[in-house]
Order: sequence, then C-alpha cells, then structure tokens
Amino acid sequence: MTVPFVLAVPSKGRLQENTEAFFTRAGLALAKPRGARDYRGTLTGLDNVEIAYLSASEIASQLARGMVHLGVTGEDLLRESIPDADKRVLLIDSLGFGSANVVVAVPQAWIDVRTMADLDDVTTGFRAQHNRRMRVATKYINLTRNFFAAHGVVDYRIVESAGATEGAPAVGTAEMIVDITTTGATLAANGLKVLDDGVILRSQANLVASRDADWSAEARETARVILDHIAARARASQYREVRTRFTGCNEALLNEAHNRFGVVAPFGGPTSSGMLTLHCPPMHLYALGSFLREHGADTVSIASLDYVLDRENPLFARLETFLRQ
Ligand SMILES: Nc1ncnc2c1ncn2[C@@H]1O[C@H](COP(=O)(O)OP(=O)(O)OP(=O)(O)O)[C@@H](O)[C@H]1O
Ligand SMILES: O=P(O)(O)OC[C@H]1O[C@H](OP(=O)(O)OP(=O)(O)O)[C@H](O)[C@@H]1O
Ligand SMILES: [Mg+2]
Repeated sequence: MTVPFVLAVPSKGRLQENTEAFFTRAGLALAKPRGARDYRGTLTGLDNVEIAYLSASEIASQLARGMVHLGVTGEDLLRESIPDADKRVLLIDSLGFGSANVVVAVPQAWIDVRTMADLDDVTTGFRAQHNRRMRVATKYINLTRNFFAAHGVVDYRIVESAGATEGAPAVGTAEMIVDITTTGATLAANGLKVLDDGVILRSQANLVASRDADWSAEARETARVILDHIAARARASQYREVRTRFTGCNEALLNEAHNRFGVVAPFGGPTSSGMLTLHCPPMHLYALGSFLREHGADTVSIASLDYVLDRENPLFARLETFLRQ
C-alpha cells in the first residue's frame, strides 16, 4: 500500500477561499468527492494526493510534526507554534494573501508611549509603583516573549487570550496586547495604537513544506509535479507575451529591450522571417510596444499567459535543498 501524499489547506476563514483560488489558478483543482462537509479531498489528476482540510493553526502543528507534506497557512502561526521554525519547515513561497501584522498595541491614551523603549520605561515604573507587572494579553506567547526580550523589556506578564484580545485593556484584564491586525479597524475601535517600532512580524499565507514528513521518492515526485504547476502559473503571471515581426530586429535591440523593460526572449532571437516572441513585465508593455514600433515593427500583439513551463523549477529546487540539509 502506498502512503498518500498529504496537502493541508485551510478549512474555513479568510484563508480558505484564497487558497482554493490559488490552486485552481495553478491548474490544480481541489475536489471534495464525498461532499462539502467532508474534511478529506482530492486533487484532480493526481491520484495519490489527499487533501486535508484543517484550521490554519492545526496546519502549522501538523507541518511541525511531519503529519502532512505540504500545507498553506499563515507565517504568524508557524513562527508562533514551531520553535526553530526554519529548521522544521520550509516556507516555499509567500502567496500574496492573508496579509496581517502581529503588533504590540497600547491604549491611545498613553500619549508618551510611542516606542518599545518608552514601553520599557513604563513597565519598569509600573512594577516599582504597583508591585506587580504589567499584563500583555495575547495568543502569540512565543513571538511576544522573543520580541520583548530583544527590546530588553522584562517587567511584564503574559495573559493568554483566546479571542477578542483587543478588548482586554478596556475590560481590565490586561494593560496592553499583542495581536494580529490588517486594516487597524479593530485596534482603533478599541482605543489602541501600534507602537512605532512595534511590528513583530509581517505575515502572509505561505506554501510550506514539512521536513519530517515521509519524503519517499514517490512523495518527492508528487511535490515536484505540484510545485511545477505552481511555478508555471507564477512565471506566467509575471509576464505578458509580446509578439511582433520586423526584419531590423537584432541582438543589440534585444539587449536594449532587456535592460530598459525587463524583457526576456524565451525562444531566442527572431526567426528567419523576423517573428519575435518576448515576455515582458506588465508595467512596461506600452513602452516596449512603442520601442518596437520605433525600430520598425508595424504591429505588436500582447496576450496574457496562462502557464509557462520552464525546465527550471525554482520552488522544487528550494525544497530539494531544504530536505538535503
Ligand atoms: N485580519 C486578520 N485577522 C486574523 N487572521 C488573519 C487576518 N488576515 C490574515 N489572517 C491569517 O489567518 C490566520 C487565522 O485564520 P483562522 O482564524 O481561520 O484560523 P485559526 O485562528 O487557526 O482558527 P481558530 O480561529 O478556529 O482557532 C491568521 O493566523 C493569519 O495568518
Ligand atoms: O485589523 P483588522 O482588519 O480590524 O483585523 C484584525 C482582527 O481580525 C481578526 O479577528 P477575526 O474577526 O478574524 O476573529 P478571530 O479572532 O476569531 O479570528 C483578528 O484576530 C483581529 O481581531
Ligand atoms: Mg481565528
């Protein structure tokens, strides 16, 4: 019996939809053959892959324990729940969604407290005056400890919070908080402000590999195929395809296009009839089109790319290096 390759994806919340869309764009359709309430799924076309639908925090701990091969979860959860995270898991690629900052926030009323150094003074003064330590409400216990230690802040105590952390100062269960914020609306609504140097981590969703999973030859091959799909899509979305034909095209012109517009010529220089295919970053398309016409092209067509399959697979290369270390 072959052991399935397990890919863990968020089962709910804001990460779920984005993760599904991400795999779909890469040409990997997640399916739930036994219905929407099933927490096991499949990846169309890859028979030995099992999708595990788990909460984002559960994905971080399953990756740490080697129970899943690949997973999508927030960097905040990985760094909080895995000591020495960079040894246990590989953040293969950040995915551009699920962005949130883990921050130190204090009441806006503390007008003289703007930095971690100010906080150090205040916590020390508080302890001397009240004979107890200031309380920090958070679920990010390890991130908080490390960050406060790095700033030399020691006169505090953590109060573990399971939710509605921003409310803690107002209800009097803590003086300040460490929590995640995206728009800042929840902090503002609770009369809190982020310290100027109080961003502990800029987090986003990542595609993550576990070191301790069963990386058999078959599992590696499955990872290669999955990451090949993802890399092909990523490569495609960084460029548009520009096609034109003109006889005056030469290497000097291509070099200039490369230097000025970041253009690459994936299939080499022009064909004998002068046909030229270029890949150009979206922001330079018009400038490139103008440049090509100035140098003799009559018509330039621009099209978006769905996938670009390269011999190189930078994502899988990263995984192989990590597993070898
Ligand atoms: N504004 C935000 N607030 C909270 N989490 C966000 C935000 N934006 C992105 N995220 C990401 O989503 C993760 C939380 O996802 P979610 O709440 O679904 O999972 P969970 O906290 O593990 O589950 P549960 O709430 O059931 O314990 C965060 O850790 C973070 O990586
Ligand atoms: O900066 P903002 O855009 O206001 O977002 C931040 C808030 O969003 C999240 O809570 P959520 O509503 O997801 O509840 P949860 O604690 O159950 O995850 C997070 O825990 C913050 O409280
Ligand atoms: Mg949550």
